[in-house]
Amino acid sequence: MEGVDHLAFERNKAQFDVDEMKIVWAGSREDFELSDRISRLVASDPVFRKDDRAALGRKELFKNTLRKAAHAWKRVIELRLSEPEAYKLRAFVDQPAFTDLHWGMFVPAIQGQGTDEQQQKWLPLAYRMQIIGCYAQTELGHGSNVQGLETTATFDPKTDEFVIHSPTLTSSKWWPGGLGKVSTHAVVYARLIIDGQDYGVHGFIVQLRSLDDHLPLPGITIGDIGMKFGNAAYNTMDNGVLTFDHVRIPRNQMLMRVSQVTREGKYVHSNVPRQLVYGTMVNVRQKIVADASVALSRAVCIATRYSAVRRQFGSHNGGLETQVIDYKTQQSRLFPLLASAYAFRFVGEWLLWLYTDVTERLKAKDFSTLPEAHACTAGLKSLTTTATADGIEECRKLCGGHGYLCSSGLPELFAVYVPACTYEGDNIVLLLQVARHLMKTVSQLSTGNKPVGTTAYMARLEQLLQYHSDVKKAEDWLKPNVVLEAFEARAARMCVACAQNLSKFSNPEEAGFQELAADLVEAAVAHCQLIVVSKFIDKLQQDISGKGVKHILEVLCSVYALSLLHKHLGDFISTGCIDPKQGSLANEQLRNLYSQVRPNAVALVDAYNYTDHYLGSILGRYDGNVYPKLYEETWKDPLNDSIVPDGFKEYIQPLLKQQLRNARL
Ligand SMILES: Cc1cc2nc3c(=O)[nH]c(=O)nc-3n(C[C@H](O)[C@H](O)[C@H](O)COP(=O)(O)OP(=O)(O)OC[C@H]3O[C@@H](n4cnc5c(N)ncnc54)[C@H](O)[C@@H]3O)c2cc1C
Repeated sequence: MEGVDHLAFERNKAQFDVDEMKIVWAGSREDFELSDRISRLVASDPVFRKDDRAALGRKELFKNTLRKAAHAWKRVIELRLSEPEAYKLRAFVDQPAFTDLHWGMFVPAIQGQGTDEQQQKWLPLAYRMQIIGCYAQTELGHGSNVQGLETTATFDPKTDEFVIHSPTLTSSKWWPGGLGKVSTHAVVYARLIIDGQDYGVHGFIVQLRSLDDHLPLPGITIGDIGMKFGNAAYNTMDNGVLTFDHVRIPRNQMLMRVSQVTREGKYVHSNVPRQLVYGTMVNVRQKIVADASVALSRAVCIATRYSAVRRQFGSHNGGLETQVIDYKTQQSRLFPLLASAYAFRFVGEWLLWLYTDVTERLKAKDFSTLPEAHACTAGLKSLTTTATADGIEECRKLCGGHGYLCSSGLPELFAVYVPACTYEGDNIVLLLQVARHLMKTVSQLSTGNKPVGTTAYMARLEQLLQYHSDVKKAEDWLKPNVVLEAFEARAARMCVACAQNLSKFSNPEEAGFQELAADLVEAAVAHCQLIVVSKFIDKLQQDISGKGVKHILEVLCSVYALSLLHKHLGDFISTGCIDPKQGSLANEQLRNLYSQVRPNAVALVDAYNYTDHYLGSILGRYDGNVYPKLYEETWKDPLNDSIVPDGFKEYIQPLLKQQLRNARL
């Protein structure tokens, strides 16, 4: 953050204490200090340089990833970093790598599904990275439908082993990150077959490569699935293909916390409930939601700073042109995204609490809140990743032509981020799961079943079906209760309408659900938006210190809620929750709120406390010194290594020198 501050005049406009907002964004003072220290450590280390990524070929890119991952591990050991510090270090290195899957999926799968003995055997090796693992679930022909997986694990009682086999082409494992070139082990999901009987899909720890020469073990065929969307982006990762030809593993390598296969080949359920695995899922999805707020805030930070630097039109008598951030259209596209980044941050914080709550309840054998927690994390994963992927692309457009340059950081951020809409559950498939849960909740209301957690508002269904907003003037939309009730009534009514339509089918569970799937997804979205709005409002009930901090967060909360209301006005009006006049008043209030955000915009993105290294964007530089740096950077492109390009003699010169007989051709 050196040099002249070209954005100083923007920073001087801020009406709140930015340092205090940094603490709110980080979650606590300790979290802020940890992030700040580790991000600077990474930024100052030349091995973690990333500005050269766009010009690297696949092989160099991949080798560079290996180099960075090895160096990161070395730093973790040398500096004796704690687990949270090591996690932050990997995050700030900001390059998708096999380590993401090792720490993010392989280790949690063993922690969640392994017995105590299995954990004692495998986890120390994984923690020391003496084995490197990945998560091999998806197959060439099967992804969302996990129950349709074809890989088999057949128990052989003679040798006390499982035989892992890929019976068809479509059963080839396909996609697992870290599998293609690095992992030595995998948690492989396969159908358990005992004595000809199929017991469904289970997880198995399988060694894939020799720990000495890294060659695949006998019976294993393995490779990388090839280039993915975006050049540098996710191509640092070795997503892989894997087939098994009757590969044998000891019986004790089936993950047996929930169900076991005995020496005699008997399939038994342990007394540990199946729902335990949900706990891991809540944890993984909580991280995805937290990551969504990070990715969106990076894009918003770039677009906001650049919008304050960029000027177009409006110059009179040779004076300065207008900053594009002052255009109302720019504000109406950018500020809802700025507000969303904060909203997702707070809902992510709440999910962390939910995970702790779920874990405590599981220990006490209380499973009552699990289905709701499971549905709500699925929905929030879907909602936040979809909005973030769309939001990054919007930020690219907000930066005009320069946003399309790799040096803006936005194309790579987009390409790296978009698969989040697909992995860990396709976003539409997840919303359909949420919808099923909502339909069940509605149908059980008549039987006296009390809805819990984020569906608790359904208990007031009668009242919500009677509701009509009493907004009379634009400022009424600033009252949290007014907003909350409108969102609750809209979600409840959309759910009830779906439930009523489903009941017209002779087979509502199947045929009805298929036919009404699009409406059900919309009802699920309405429910998930309500959760985010309500958690933002809850956050504002807490003590928040620092001059003006709480007030500007209240402004952002209203921007988030009212911009959604404006976007989905059709839902709110057609369900009779508000009338068109009240819709117009919400829009009027929104315009007013944008004017309040405007002087604080740059300070609000400064509060993310991102280093220029992490942001990786010339347009989003802290000092706003965009044009000289863009000009300087452009000469570093490999095409500019020579003044006359390679190929001139073969392909350009002959064209220029051609002697055509027919001059008119
Ligand atoms: C970058 C990346 C990394 C990945 N990493 C891993 C990994 O480490 N390990 C691993 O095992 N897998 C991994 N995957 C795979 C990922 O988990 C799957 O791609 C994901 O679960 C989606 O499944 P699918 O590809 O089968 O999509 P499909 O289910 O085939 O989806 C195709 C379309 O069908 C729609 N659709 C599917 N079912 C329904 C339904 N019931 N109703 C309505 N619409 C439906 C979807 O909405 C989508 O539009 C990764 C994928 C990507 C892109």
